[in-house]
Amino acid sequence: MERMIAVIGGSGVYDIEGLEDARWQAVDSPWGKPSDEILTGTLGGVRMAFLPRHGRGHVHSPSTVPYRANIDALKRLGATDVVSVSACGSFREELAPGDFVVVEQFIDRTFAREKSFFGQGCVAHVSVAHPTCGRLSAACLQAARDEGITIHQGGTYLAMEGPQFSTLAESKLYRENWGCDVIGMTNMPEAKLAREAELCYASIAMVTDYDCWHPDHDAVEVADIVKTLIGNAEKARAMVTRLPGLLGAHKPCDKGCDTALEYAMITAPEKRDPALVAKLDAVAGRVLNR
Ligand SMILES: CSC[C@H]1O[C@H](OP(=O)(O)O)[C@H](O)[C@@H]1O
Ligand SMILES: Nc1ncnc2[nH]cnc12
Repeated sequence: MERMIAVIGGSGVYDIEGLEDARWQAVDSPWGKPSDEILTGTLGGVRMAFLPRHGRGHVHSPSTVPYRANIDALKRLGATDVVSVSACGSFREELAPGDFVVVEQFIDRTFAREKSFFGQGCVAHVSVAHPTCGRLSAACLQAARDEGITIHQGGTYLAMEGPQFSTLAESKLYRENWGCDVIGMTNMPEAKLAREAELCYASIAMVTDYDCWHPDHDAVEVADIVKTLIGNAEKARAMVTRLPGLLGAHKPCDKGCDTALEYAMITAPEKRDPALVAKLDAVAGRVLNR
């Protein structure tokens, strides 16, 4: 298998630069239309794909991003590694606007999204105890450091439904009682779906604001976020271009991301719904067709 690094760009990151043979291509998915066409090309001899999560022009809200179609389309294209770069609010004084955080854990508070490829007629339960890939995350950390970006290792990302920002009571709850470090609206169910699709997933959260808990900062405003986003997006692009050199040729994941479905299927083969099994060709073909 050949490595393909896919980047999902969040708010403010609608393209990446420097790809050879770059072209935007439409990818069909049985799970619906992805957020946009996918930019493909190569970088340092490694295949790359880029998908703007909200679409070019920021068309999809966090609740309407077609998460399943996006992950399926990337897997269908041949992606092996998925790196999310996302805007986030910070719950810690030391995670300042402009800083990056390598997310390690999530608390999923989203409720209005399709969260699994599996269901009636083909049930599977994967582990998301460790929802991010340690090896891919380490490469992102190194890539950012090599670019001189201030990046913090490890953090818990609270995924909220949005689109409104949090109330002060929620912000304090997440920060003081739940021990969260950053907050955003999109990494769930994306990370869970990537695990179901046996893709390595890393999330780089780019701090844009202090949410509303901080006594010395005003409540969040999109206009302020956008100002910070522009600088963050430049840094994210630079970080991404270092990944091919750091990751090199494809190897089986030593953390087991690429075998997540090995023991996950529970529906008896004769009871499986053929229509759902057909839709799962890219995501779960490895285990369903053997
Ligand atoms: C524009 S601020 C709120 C918006 O930005 C983040 O998006 P993404 O995670 O795709 O960078 C946040 O999750 C909200 O969707
Ligand atoms: N404070 C915040 N809350 C949720 N999502 C965000 N994205 C950027 N800043 C955010």
